[in-house]
Amino acid sequence: MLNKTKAAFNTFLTLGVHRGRTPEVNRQIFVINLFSIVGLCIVSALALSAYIRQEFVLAVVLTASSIAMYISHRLVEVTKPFTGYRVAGNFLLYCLMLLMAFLVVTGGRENTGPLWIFLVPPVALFFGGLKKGLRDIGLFTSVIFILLFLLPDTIALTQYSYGFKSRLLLSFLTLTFLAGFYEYSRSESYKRMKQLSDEFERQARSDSLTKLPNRRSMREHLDYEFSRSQRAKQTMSVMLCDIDHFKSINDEHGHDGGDYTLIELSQLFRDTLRKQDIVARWGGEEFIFLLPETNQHDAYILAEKLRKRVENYGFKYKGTPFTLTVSIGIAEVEHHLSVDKAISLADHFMYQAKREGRNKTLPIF
Ligand SMILES: Nc1nc2c(ncn2[C@@H]2O[C@H](COP(=O)(O)OP(=O)(O)OP(=O)(O)O)[C@@H](O)[C@H]2O)c(=O)[nH]1
Repeated sequence: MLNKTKAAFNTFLTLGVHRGRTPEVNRQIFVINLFSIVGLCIVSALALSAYIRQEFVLAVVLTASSIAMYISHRLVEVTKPFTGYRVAGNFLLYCLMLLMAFLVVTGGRENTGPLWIFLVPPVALFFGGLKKGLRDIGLFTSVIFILLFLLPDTIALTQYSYGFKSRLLLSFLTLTFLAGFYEYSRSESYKRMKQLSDEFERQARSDSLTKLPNRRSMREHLDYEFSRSQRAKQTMSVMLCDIDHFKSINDEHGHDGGDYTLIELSQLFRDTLRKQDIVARWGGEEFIFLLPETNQHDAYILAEKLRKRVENYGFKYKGTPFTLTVSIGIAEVEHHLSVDKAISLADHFMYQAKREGRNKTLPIF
């Protein structure tokens, strides 16, 4: 029984929360649901007590509000999948504001109704963010000001002293300022954290020297493209490319000269490839190419184009020109051949190209 209640409560709170959404949006949806259920319980209890005291107008308004809170919870799910939470948040906020205005006009129970208006600033800022939240609070403050100070006595359903009204508004504005400042600091820290986490994520996936995707990132691309090509029954190819005699570049131009060569070569590869092709740094002076929708014949044409461009490229480090060549191995990822097997095959051909004199692409198609 307890477990069932817990599960139902959990389902209520997580309605509309999806993995595909950002944590910020999921948190907002969670709070909308939490606010709906807490509001629903409190307002229903107040409605019941108003019925018992035979204050029927208040009881009906509170019942309507609790129904509105339940509707807002359902809106998270039934309106557009990715914007429904905004509709639900707005609906909930405007219903809350209407209820607060009603409590201010009527005084609620023993003229304590206006005390509830302090709920508005945190809810408005949380649901709408800083800008929209402040706009909504501004609108609400104007309405409350009119109701408290400008409504003719003949229409007002209750009376408050001038001191109470002015202090109520002043404390409401103070709370708005503090809640606004809190929301501002919270969203700034969230933005900063998001920037840092995106930066860490980018760094974890790219090679710090060449800025090409690293081995880990390439593995993900390979797995994704392999399953995509399997589904679409398309071919894809992989190529491994190793710089010839790279050790001698390091020996002649120093380690920095070697690094310059790797950076320059990476740019040359990037400039030569089509948009959907991916090149990554696979190891020291070894690069891997992923060529979606490309058979081994087309891969060979591309490999030769790359090889010739490298051979004819004018490398120059600290004023000293030098030339460079690469050896390339190709393998088509056939349906019965796993990506790992294709990479081993490409590796095998690349070393064969080295043995056969370097500056070569194998196999020849
Ligand atoms: N500057 C620099 N050198 C690197 C980097 N990673 C690997 N190397 C160097 O690459 C060289 C690779 O040497 P070898 O494995 O003997 O291969 P090679 O000289 O290219 O000869 P072949 O592959 O047989 O043509 C070594 O000197 C490594 O120190 C790097 O990030 N920067």
